[in-house]
Amino acid sequence: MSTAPVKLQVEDIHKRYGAHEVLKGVSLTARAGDVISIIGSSGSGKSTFLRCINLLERPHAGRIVVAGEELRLKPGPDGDLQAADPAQLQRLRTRLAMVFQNFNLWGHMTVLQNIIEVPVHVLKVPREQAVATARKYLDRVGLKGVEDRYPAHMSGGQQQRVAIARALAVEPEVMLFDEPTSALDPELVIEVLRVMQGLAEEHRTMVVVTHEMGFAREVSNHVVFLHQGRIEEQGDPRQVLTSPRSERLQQFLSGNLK
Ligand SMILES: Nc1ncnc2c1ncn2[C@@H]1O[C@H](COP(=O)(O)OP(=O)(O)OP(=O)(O)O)[C@@H](O)[C@H]1O
Repeated sequence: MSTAPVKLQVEDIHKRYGAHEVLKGVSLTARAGDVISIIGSSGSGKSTFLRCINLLERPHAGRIVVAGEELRLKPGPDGDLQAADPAQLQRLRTRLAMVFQNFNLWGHMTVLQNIIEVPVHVLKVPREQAVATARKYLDRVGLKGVEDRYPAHMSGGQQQRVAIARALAVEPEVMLFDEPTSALDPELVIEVLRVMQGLAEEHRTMVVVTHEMGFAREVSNHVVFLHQGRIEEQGDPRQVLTSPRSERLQQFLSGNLK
């Protein structure tokens, strides 16, 4: 058992859309340096769970603690939880930088502006310093000299690497990845996975919703299999992915549960 500090603790998340309970009590603990892959068939609740962690979706029950600081929640008018203190939520979201399936870069901003926007305007980092950090992380993701380009003029793989640099630039406690390669043409997937593997080797703490079983097996140190809104099985990737205990995971891995 690792004794590294806990970076993220998510407890007993419940989420429903109308009468449909999509998450039925999902918990997860990420310690420093953990790379946790969340796998499961389409509709099992993976993305919803990830988005509940930073309140992009509002759960109706649960607890979220980021690097020892609990996100203060209160029931909203519709019964779902909302931030009791919007400023705290904004701050904690920067500790949980998210990389989205569709990159979510701001199209009207250059690459550099995309990366320095939050550091300068939210975190109040001096501009010069934010620019230097942006350049460092662009270099880190293998993109030098693209600062003045606009996202629309870049490939999907390059855009996703800019999105990763943008996430790194806030120096987050945990990086959340929501199917980061699903929108990419097959030949561009590998360049993004390589960057993510490098981040794992630097012992960054990452929670990754993914359909890439190779990544889950080779790069992560913990795999969570979600099925119909519950954790059906979890553990060491070598054990979970090569000798799954549950029948549903066996079916999923053999391609019968898409
Ligand atoms: N905004 C929404 N309104 C209503 N239902 C939703 C909404 N978002 C998601 N759902 C439903 O919640 C369930 C879980 O969806 P989610 O996107 O979390 O699954 P997933 O495991 O990430 O699937 P995939 O691998 O296809 O992305 C699905 O049944 C989906 O239809």
